[in-house]
Amino acid sequence: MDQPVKISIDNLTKVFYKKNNSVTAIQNITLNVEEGEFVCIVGPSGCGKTTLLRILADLEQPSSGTFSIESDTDFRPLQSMVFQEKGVIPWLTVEENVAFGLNMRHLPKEFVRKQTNYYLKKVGLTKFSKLYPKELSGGMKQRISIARAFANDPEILLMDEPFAALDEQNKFILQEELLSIWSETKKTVIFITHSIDEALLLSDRIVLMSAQPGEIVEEIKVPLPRPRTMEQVRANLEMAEQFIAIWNHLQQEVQKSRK
Ligand SMILES: Nc1ncnc2c1ncn2[C@@H]1O[C@H](COP(=O)(O)OP(=O)(O)OP(=O)(O)O)[C@@H](O)[C@H]1O
Repeated sequence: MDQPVKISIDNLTKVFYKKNNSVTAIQNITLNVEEGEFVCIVGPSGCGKTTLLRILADLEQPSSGTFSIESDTDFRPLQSMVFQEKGVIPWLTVEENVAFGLNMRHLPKEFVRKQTNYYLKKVGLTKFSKLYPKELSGGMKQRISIARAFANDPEILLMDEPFAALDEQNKFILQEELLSIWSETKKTVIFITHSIDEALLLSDRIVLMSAQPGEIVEEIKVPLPRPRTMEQVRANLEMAEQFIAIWNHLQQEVQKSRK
């Protein structure tokens, strides 16, 4: 791709201190993500993926190392995050949830309305806009989170297993919706997943992490041209080989972490 670097991560390490011991969640993570690139991070449970994302979201301080997110305007927020669950505010309607970040920035009402309606439509929630989250399915709630994240128009998007709690069918639909919005906006995305299929479908590049302490052990460029569908990912021989290589890596790391 050879786009300018958007996210620059330099030697990040995070150690959590508990009473009598400490856990090194991530160790010496160095990674550059290009403008408009979609990077998936895959690694065994507990290898520090969420910790890395929380540091990039400024929700956690690193023990050492630095990172930077390129921005040439003060207008946009640096990052928006989409979580696996509980990303919606229960006492706000669907449209108020989507507009939340924009309203927090006191943007003009007409702009907020247009931006909110645009992304509600993109995720198919227009006719549910006046409902409250408790009236919606899990897939619809994740659509709200995705619409809100894109409506915020941040410099980068950080997504922590946003589809992990969904059934297969909903997952496929939301993955394709996400790809469609992303290809329009060309946001820089870091996306955590346990699903190899999902990583192969979504990513320009897959970053594989080791078992704890999480280090980057390999980076895989996904060669399948876009637009992609899950059918293409499943039918492509090269993708099948990549799947097995990543699967083997994960198996080895899980074994290591159990020793
Ligand atoms: N606030 C915290 N205090 C203490 N330890 C923590 C804290 N947050 C994370 N850890 C520890 O850091 C390690 C990495 O956790 P993290 O949630 O980042 O991993 P993960 O790769 O996202 O896991 P999973 O794939 O299971 O979601 C774990 O051992 C976890 O117990």
